[in-house]
Amino acid sequence: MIKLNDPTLLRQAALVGGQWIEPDDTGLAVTNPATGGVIGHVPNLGTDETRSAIAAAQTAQKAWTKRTAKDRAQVLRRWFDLMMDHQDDLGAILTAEQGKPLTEAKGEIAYGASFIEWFAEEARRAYGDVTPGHAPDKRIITIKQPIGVVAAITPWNFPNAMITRKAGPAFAAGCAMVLKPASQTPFSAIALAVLGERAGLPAGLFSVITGSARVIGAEMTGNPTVQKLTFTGSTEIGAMLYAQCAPTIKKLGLELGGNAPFIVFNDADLDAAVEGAVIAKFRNNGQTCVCANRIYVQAGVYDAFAEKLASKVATLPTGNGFDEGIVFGPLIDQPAVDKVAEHVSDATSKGATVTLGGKAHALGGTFYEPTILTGVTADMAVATEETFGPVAPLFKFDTEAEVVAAANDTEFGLASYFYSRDLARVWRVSEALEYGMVGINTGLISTAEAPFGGVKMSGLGREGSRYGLDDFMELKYLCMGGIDAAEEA
Ligand SMILES: NC(=O)C1=CN([C@@H]2O[C@H](COP(=O)(O)OP(=O)(O)OC[C@H]3O[C@@H](n4cnc5c(N)ncnc54)[C@H](O)[C@@H]3O)[C@@H](O)[C@H]2O)C=CC1
Ligand SMILES: O=C(O)[C@H](O)CS(=O)(=O)O
Repeated sequence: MIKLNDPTLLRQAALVGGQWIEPDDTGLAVTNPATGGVIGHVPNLGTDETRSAIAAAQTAQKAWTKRTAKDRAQVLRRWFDLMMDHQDDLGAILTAEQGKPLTEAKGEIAYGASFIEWFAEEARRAYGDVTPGHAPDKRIITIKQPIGVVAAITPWNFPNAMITRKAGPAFAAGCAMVLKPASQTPFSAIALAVLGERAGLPAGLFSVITGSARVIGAEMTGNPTVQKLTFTGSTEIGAMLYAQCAPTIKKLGLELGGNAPFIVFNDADLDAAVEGAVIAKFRNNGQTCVCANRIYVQAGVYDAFAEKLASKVATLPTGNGFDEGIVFGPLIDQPAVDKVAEHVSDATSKGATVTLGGKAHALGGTFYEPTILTGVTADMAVATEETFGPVAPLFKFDTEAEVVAAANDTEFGLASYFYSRDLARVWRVSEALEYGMVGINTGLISTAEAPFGGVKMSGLGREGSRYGLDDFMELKYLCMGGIDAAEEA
């Protein structure tokens, strides 16, 4: 059992149109990936409940959008305050169902809450325009209005932040949201809904539906009342949902897979590059879409970088996320372990060398040793497939042109990173990399203030930043005519 200061935050129920529904004997078990133990159960809901939540969202949204932006901002601010007041409990729930170390989980709660804080502020800045007209009797006005009912589908790797990164701008804009969280991590989403009610989110504005992803997703993508689908997850599922939304011409927000290059030039600060590589590669045990999936090191510093990286990672312990000082928790499930093992096996069979780790951890279960591979080449699976685990493959390169071409040789375009202290090179490489985001001399780029998102097969739209609100709003053009000169009395 998870030790919580406020046990009511671990609610074994889904929220459907303002009504809490508890699981019956068809309920779905939620397990702790570190121990395999059952944390609790959630109801196995489907089409009827999803349809009901969407109808309730439509009703709630009409009233919500009539409230002032300041009023909506104040509710969001209260939600942010409650999240931070309960950071320890929300972190404990997250570690229990996702596995990441408690310190990292609490960090995600603060990161997730920052999107609610940011969009509480942005809510009051959805400015329109008055444009100088094209005719004396005309006036051109542009206003912004909320899209309406939004459906959201989110992944297990950031069970709090991937929800608030959508809910924040949606509610700030005046929208309503029906959410299907990942089946592995529903309790973080439910805890957010519990606090949302306490903050003053009106009944029906925010629903959390648990159950069959395919069935719930089919209703979300097919129901014409849903005006936008926002999805974070794999490119494969994202593309399928995109197609399912086509018949009802929904707006789409897609945060999909990545294959981030991490480039270290000869002129880099090597210690800084090692620190950045540890964060960019191993945050969340490598289970993030912006993780460094390919590490390219210029020949002049390759051996020194490889040695420094291995020395640093070797000091970082693996274990249960609730234990003191743990840096690497378990992977989410056995298929995730199998994919990591397959990538290591494929690389070594083609000539790569394991300089650290390289096998399942002695702890068993879904624990895997943090792994560093050297002598990696472009024909290996790690070069083209997203590993989504603690494997750092080191490629050697000679020239800038060569590494930029290699870095761009992927269908993905989410995050990228490079270390250089040559100003001209920083500009050249930043402009040449075909990605939505570029980390320059840093391995950690994610923040509410910045536009998060990718190009190519990594998705559509941006989340966070001053641009994030527009993804949940529609522009309306008002053409005011007949404003002729007043007739003389
Ligand atoms: N760009 C980004 O911000 C992120 C991308 N990802 C990507 O997602 C993958 C790992 O995360 P997963 O959760 O395993 O991805 P996933 O795509 O399998 O699942 C994501 C969500 O989609 C749901 N889902 C699965 N099949 C569905 C269907 N047929 N209809 C409706 N919903 C369905 C799942 O239940 C979950 O809630 C990796 O490729 C990773 O790169 C993950 C997190 C963030
Ligand atoms: O789900 C993910 O991988 C997140 O988008 C990564 S981040 O926003 O925490 O960097």
